Amino acid sequence: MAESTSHHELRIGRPGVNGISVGDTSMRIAVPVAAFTKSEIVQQWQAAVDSDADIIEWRVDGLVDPELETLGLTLRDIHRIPVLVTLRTKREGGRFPLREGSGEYRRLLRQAAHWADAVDIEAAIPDAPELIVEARELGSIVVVSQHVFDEAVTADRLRECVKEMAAMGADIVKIAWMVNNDDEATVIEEAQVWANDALPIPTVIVGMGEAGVRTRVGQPGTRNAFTFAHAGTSTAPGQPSVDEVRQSLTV
Ligand SMILES: O=C1C[C@@](O)(C(=O)O)C[C@@H](O)[C@@H]1O
Repeated sequence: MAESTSHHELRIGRPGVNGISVGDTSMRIAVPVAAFTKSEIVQQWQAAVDSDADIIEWRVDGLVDPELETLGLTLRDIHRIPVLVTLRTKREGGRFPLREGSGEYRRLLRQAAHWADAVDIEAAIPDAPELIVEARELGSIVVVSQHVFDEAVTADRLRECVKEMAAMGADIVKIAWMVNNDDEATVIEEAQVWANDALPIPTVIVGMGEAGVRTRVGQPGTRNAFTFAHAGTSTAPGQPSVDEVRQSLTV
């Protein structure tokens, strides 16, 4: 497999405060916090910090919103790790019940983009293009995401999806595709190598499920801009622990 050489460095967070770069040759680790009560959120955040996370992914689906901003700002100020806010919808494996036309997804994401270092916007949301522009104008990095659970992966289809998501104005493209065997995992890895060379932005292309674990660790040449790894609370099938990813990076 060809090694990827290109760099698409992008900064997340504020320099000297909580800023880091992604898309260079290192693979960053995003650790999800996906809890429902304030005390659990604080605990999971601390576990992510203790694991030496590069990015905290705060999964806010399933939470009531009024307190979000204050809590997120406080935890970011204390721990100084950049925060990616994700409102994962039910149809993409999360808990947010998207009601078409309600404007609720857009409202919550816009609110998050005021303070978060990065926000995740699902490519399949009808007003995703407008929301991407708004979130960037508010100063947030935009991760355009997609999860595919029930379609067999092919190289052509995967590349097409990644290109479409990049064309929506993403700062980073992230796609997670359910894979069932080694051949499908190879399609994912080859797409990551292709994207590292062919696209001008950082990308995260990973397989879900047990067969996808190898697409999430640090094999030379196929590295994602960042990978998702848990510090106790996994948010996707086949998501490795932070320790597993770190070990793979030292090999
Ligand atoms: O989009 C993603 C990727 C992910 O689903 C994974 O496959 O590890 C984990 C989610 O928390 C995150 O929002």
